[in-house]
Amino acid sequence: MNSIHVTGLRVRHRKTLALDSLDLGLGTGVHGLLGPNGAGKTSLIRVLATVARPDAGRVEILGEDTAEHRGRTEVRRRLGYLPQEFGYYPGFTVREFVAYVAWLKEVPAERVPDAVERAVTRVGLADRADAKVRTLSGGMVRRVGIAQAIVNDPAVLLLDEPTAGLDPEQRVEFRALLRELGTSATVVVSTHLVEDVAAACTEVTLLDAGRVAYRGTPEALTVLGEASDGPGDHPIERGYTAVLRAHRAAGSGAREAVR
Ligand SMILES: Nc1ncnc2c1ncn2[C@@H]1O[C@H](COP(=O)(O)OP(=O)(O)OP(=O)(O)O)[C@@H](O)[C@H]1O
Repeated sequence: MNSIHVTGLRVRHRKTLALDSLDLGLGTGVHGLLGPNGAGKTSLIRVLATVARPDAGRVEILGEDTAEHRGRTEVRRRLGYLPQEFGYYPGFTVREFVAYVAWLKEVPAERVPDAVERAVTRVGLADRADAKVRTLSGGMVRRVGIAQAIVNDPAVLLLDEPTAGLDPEQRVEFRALLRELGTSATVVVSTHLVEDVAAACTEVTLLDAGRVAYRGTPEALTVLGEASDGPGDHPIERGYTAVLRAHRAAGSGAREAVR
């Protein structure tokens, strides 16, 4: 059964239709969410994280209807979320901040120290656990963001551009962590880096102008790229541009202006 089940999802920001009648089912694994700037990736992740309400459609997560208060409360406890712009308390230490999020997620008090230790270690910050977040580099703060997202061992993990700001070595380690998390959880990762998708994702969903332009495995996208002479330095990049162009040529990429 899919942990995430979206039907007829519509999200509007003033005159822009950010998501247009979107249907999507996602199960265990790592799902890469790709698409150009403004495609609707953040809008989708925010709705899945229950921080934004859709204008229409149904969003079911872990069998709960997120339109209902009770459903949202239940889902939030079992969800991990790293927003694109993640707010933190600069005066907290890494350990304090991650523990605070564990408390928000209602992790039982006796389990919090171990859960925090494990999350911080998994993102490679064990030696900085007692440093104040304000003293960390941008990439390290991003890793604190990933630690807070996984501290409750979420069944659904939503990461909005988690690799932005990570150095190459950290990115490689993070992809390994993603693969491990995806063996038991439904992980959705938005990224602009097709290398992330090729290395860590079991499935790709490519959004364009609020619609699904492509769904398939990274391998299938690579095969499409190998057959394409479009722009891109790697086959999967060529696959990405080939799919986008085909979607736009089919006329389904035009975003409707709402009057
Ligand atoms: N708060 C807002 N007010 C008005 N328009 C918005 C707002 N948030 C998003 N939009 C518009 O909705 C559309 C989808 O934006 P969204 O941020 O979901 O895309 P994205 O795929 O995450 O883009 P990016 O790759 O740049 O992060 C865009 O046209 C954007 O300009």
